Amino acid sequence: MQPLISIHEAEKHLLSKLPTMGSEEIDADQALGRRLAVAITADRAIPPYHRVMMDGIAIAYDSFASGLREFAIAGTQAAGQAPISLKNPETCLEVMTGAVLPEGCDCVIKVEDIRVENGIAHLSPTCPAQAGQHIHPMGSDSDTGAVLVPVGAIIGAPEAAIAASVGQTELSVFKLPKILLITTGDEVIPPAESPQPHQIRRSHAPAIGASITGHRLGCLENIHVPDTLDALNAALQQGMETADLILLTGGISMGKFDYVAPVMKALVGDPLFHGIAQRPGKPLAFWPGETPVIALPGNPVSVMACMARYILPALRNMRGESWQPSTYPLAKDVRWNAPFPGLVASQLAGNSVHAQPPRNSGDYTALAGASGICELAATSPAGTLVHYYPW
Ligand SMILES: Nc1nc2c(c(=O)[nH]1)N[C@H]1C(S)=C(S)[C@@H](COP(=O)(O)OP(=O)(O)OC[C@H]3O[C@@H](n4cnc5c(N)ncnc54)[C@H](O)[C@@H]3O)O[C@H]1N2
Ligand code: MOO
Repeated sequence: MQPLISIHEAEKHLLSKLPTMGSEEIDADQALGRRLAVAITADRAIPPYHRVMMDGIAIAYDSFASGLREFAIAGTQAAGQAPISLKNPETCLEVMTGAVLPEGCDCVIKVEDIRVENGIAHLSPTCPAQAGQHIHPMGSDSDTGAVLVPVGAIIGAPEAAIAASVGQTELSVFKLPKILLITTGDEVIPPAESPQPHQIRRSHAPAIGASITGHRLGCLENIHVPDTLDALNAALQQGMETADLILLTGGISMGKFDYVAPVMKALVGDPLFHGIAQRPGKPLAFWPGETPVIALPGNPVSVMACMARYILPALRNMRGESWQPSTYPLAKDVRWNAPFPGLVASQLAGNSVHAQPPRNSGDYTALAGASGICELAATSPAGTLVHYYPW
């Protein structure tokens, strides 16, 4: 390891050295969670016609104003039909929600406010009416060409609806980095296998996958390598040819079989940093370059803390987003006796942060229910404002 740097310095290095991704066109129905690279604009006025907002009748308001309360029904305007017109302003037309307002009409009366007898609509004595009533005027929401969803928006349900409404079946979004996750370790076996007493099941790939894929921040491939120089070297070389970013877990501390730092040194040289004054996650290392490589300490709590504090913000930065953590008060006192600042597993609930510190960085079962981490400098009383990083 190298002399420890601060959390802030490590973050600055990562954010400044990772590349920004370009953009690509994808099917709009694949764009959920992706960051928009070209704005979605209105292809015509919205609404594109005076839209009837209630089922009822459409009248000429002047007739109502001059005292008329009985209107012969001269026709029906259904949604999806080209507009018909009101020839005689002392009659009315039946209209349906979503229909074009018939020409010659400027007021809609709800069906609840009329009684129809023998083809005549009788308005109730208390029937409200005014010019423009229950009409959604053409162009009142947006002009043609107006930006409806700006560059940088994350596509969710409303944005998907807006894109469809203007005929954008394809959207331009920032590319997802291809991430190769290299997990390491002889003791960790696939989850579906039965471990020997000296083995455990691998859990990093599902955790990291859930975090990255859940936020639509990257396209993740995982390979697992045993603790040998050759296997690690081959995996890294392969990743350097195909990936935009390599993440590793484990093998980055001081053990005899911790090969990540020596193999990387032989391949590309010294890391920009190796060691952060923090707990957990102290041995995190970073090699910038054409294919940046980030080595996460193998302890499961360290992996998740480093994902929340560094990797997810860095991936957001790679899609051009200037993401900042939100600040919340601590729900309860948190004791923190470590010599370094803490990245403490926490649950965000009721607008405050409920810290749930694990017993040590191998205590992954203590993470259940946690939604991210908060950053603490020292023991802190309830109410202290802390930065919260979701995973
Ligand atoms: N002499 C020192 N020893 C250690 C130091 C130190 O400064 N001096 N740092 C400690 C800290 S802090 C950490 S964190 C760990 C990090 O070690 P590594 O990155 O080398 O990780 P490993 O030793 O490979 O694994 C640690 C732990 O995590 C388990 N593990 C690994 N991969 C997986 C996986 N895919 N799924 C589930 N669990 C996994 C592994 O079995 C180990 O128990 O080093 C300390 N040592
Ligand atoms: O820094 Mo390590 O991640 O404490 O266990």
